[in-house]
Amino acid sequence: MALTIGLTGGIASGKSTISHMLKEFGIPVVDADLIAREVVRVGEEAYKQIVKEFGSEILQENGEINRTKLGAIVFHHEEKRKRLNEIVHPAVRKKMLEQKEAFLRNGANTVVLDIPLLIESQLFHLVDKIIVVYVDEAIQLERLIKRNGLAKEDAVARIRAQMPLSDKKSYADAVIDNNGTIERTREQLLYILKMWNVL
Ligand SMILES: CC(C)(COP(=O)(O)OP(=O)(O)OC[C@H]1O[C@@H](n2cnc3c(N)ncnc32)[C@H](O)[C@@H]1O)[C@@H](O)C(=O)NCCC(=O)NCCS
Ligand SMILES: Nc1ncnc2c1ncn2[C@@H]1O[C@H](COP(=O)(O)OP(=O)(O)OP(=O)(O)O)[C@@H](O)[C@H]1O
Repeated sequence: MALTIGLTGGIASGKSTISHMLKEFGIPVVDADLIAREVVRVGEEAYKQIVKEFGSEILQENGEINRTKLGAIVFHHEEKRKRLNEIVHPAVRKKMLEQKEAFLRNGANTVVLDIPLLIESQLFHLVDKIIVVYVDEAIQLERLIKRNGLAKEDAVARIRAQMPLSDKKSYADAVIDNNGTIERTREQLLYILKMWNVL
């Protein structure tokens, strides 16, 4: 029986870092953030709905969505964020499942779905096991500010748009503590994969 692992956590908690390690181990990863970018390309159905909902002010000159502008709106207004989610998430889910099926058809025994909002969106039925990547909020904030060059208040707004990581832990089959070094994180990942007979 194939195993589907949900990889989740908070913004800048280290999911991409762990996805990268999983790929190095030869385990396929379906990336919800990447798909969420694909389904809002110019001309796609979700793109049209976003322009209708948020207006052409959120577009760049070349017609693409200005993600900084849209982010500034939705991470400060819950209702608008919900509306964006309603537009984008169904298309993301459909494509994620298509990619997962393609990996299984090609012989994969394990597929990882990297979904930041797995728990908020209650997508438990899509996965067999859940890994939560945990960091303390101070470190999360520091890494987010550094990586995205955000002002502190914008970084805090992004973190607040998600369920606190301390709450997410209780939904996990395994937790990776990513407060320490990358090497320490890799060791924890290996331990979990061996425990689940993936490696
Ligand atoms: C608001 C947008 C335009 C901001 O784009 P930007 O390039 O700045 O960020 P990016 O897409 O790389 O997301 C970075 C992280 O933000 C967090 N995040 C993104 N969208 C959301 C959301 N709707 N609610 C809470 N957190 C979110 C996730 O942790 C994600 O990993 C973009 O995130 C978006 O379209 N979001 C809606 C789709 C979505 O929910 N994506 C997340 C996974 S499906
Ligand atoms: N153990 C670590 N030590 C130091 N820096 C780290 C560690 N893990 C991740 N980082 C850095 O923290 C930032 C966030 O990590 P990463 O991009 O993996 O998080 P993410 O959960 O995928 O974020 P997002 O949800 O925003 O896509 C990156 O700049 C990454 O290089």
